Amino acid sequence: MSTTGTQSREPRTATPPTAGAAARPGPEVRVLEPGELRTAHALFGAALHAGGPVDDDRWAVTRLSYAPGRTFGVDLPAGTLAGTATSFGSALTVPGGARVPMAAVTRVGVRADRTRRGLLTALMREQLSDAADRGEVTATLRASEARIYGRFGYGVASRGRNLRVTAGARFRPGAPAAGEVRLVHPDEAATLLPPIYARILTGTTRPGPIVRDDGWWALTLRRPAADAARGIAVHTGPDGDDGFALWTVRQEGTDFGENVLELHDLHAATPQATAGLWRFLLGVDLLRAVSAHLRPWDEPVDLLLDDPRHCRTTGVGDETWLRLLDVPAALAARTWGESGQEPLRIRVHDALFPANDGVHVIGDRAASAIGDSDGADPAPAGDGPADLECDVAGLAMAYLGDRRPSELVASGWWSAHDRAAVPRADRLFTTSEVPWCGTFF
Ligand SMILES: CC(=O)SCCNC(=O)CCNC(=O)[C@H](O)C(C)(C)COP(=O)(O)OP(=O)(O)OC[C@H]1O[C@@H](n2cnc3c(N)ncnc32)[C@H](O)[C@@H]1OP(=O)(O)O
Repeated sequence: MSTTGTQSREPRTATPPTAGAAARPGPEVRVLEPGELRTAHALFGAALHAGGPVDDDRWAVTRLSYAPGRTFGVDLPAGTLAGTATSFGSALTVPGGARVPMAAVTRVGVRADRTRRGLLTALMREQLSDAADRGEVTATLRASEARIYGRFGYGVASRGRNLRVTAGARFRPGAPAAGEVRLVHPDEAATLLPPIYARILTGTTRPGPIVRDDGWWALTLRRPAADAARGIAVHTGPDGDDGFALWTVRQEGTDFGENVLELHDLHAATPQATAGLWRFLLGVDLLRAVSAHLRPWDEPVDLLLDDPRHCRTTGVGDETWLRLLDVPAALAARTWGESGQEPLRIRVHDALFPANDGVHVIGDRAASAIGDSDGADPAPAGDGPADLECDVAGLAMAYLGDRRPSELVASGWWSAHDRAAVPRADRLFTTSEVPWCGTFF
């Protein structure tokens, strides 16, 4: 249990640009009308080299994933769209299992002939302010490049590993073997998978998973092109359907059997369902391997196998980029490890949201003198000395438990004014499960 405190609370609105920037006329950001979303989508597709305009069938589904009133645009003087960014409302699971409102940021793009003129900066500022005004405590995204979003206060808060597992690899005799797996058609999956995912989300204690909205599911299961070479399987355990996997197959050679099953989505409520789904996938005929992108560090695929070397980690990568919009609310929402005798005082810098800027206090029940033990009415911490100091992106890197404060101090992301506070911070921020989201958007 924890208590958190913070100094003065101010309205959670992004600060205006710096004096120098304010002197220049900044790009004007506006909310796009529904009739403009297709153009915005084509702009994003072109910026990402992922194709431009989509056909009518595809747009009929894709438009469902644009949440009303949440797509921003910047125009050229002639009125042509030059940049865009959107988001949908979701919720992020934080350590301890609570979920906080979250903006799921996606489809950010600026026309190639208008980059490096501050369009993204204007879009991000507007989008973050809008999300904060909606009461969203966090924003998260997946970054196309690692150098884009740190300047807006985003930090990497979960990572994953890429796997390549030899098809047909034998399972250890002791590996879980209960339950049944069945193939399902995409139409059936559209009804089956959302409630299974919701059930898994409700039961999870892992930090990082998010709520998937209807638009996300529509885009995943209903777009026409996605039907090609697609497989979907559901696992059933003693309490009913408790896991699913979704994949495509690509050819790696010219002969039968030279195929790789690319796993796109696998969520399971129990270790038995995880093992059952992997057992099924690795047993599919005419495959060389199963490959998977950004799976959780602690998914025990190698531990299930008779020969663990059949499971190779082929890469690691950043998954969740997290922006804490309301630091006091975020700190109050998660649980903490034991601090020992003393609470921890962290000075956080946030150039965009002044209400986050200041000293925040994190303690456990033993430190109740710092504030209300439910965290409902934390005592102000004042502007006194801090044990540790970081910017809001650095805080995000530790918030879900991905990085230990000691790693962040050692690498210069955080500063330690009191060395003894570093192991205390490690104990406080630690989580029992590795953070991982598992939803791409
Ligand atoms: C969540 C998602 O959707 S991820 C997908 C993001 N989109 C893409 O990758 C598509 C291709 N890229 C683009 O569309 C654009 O280049 C964007 C959106 C990444 C950047 O847009 P821009 O309008 O050029 O950004 P802007 O001019 O506001 O740049 C702000 C600062 O970030 C820097 N920056 C912007 N993009 C990059 C980059 N890709 N790499 C390094 N630095 C960058 C700029 O140099 C600038 O720095 P400065 O303030 O020190 O001068």
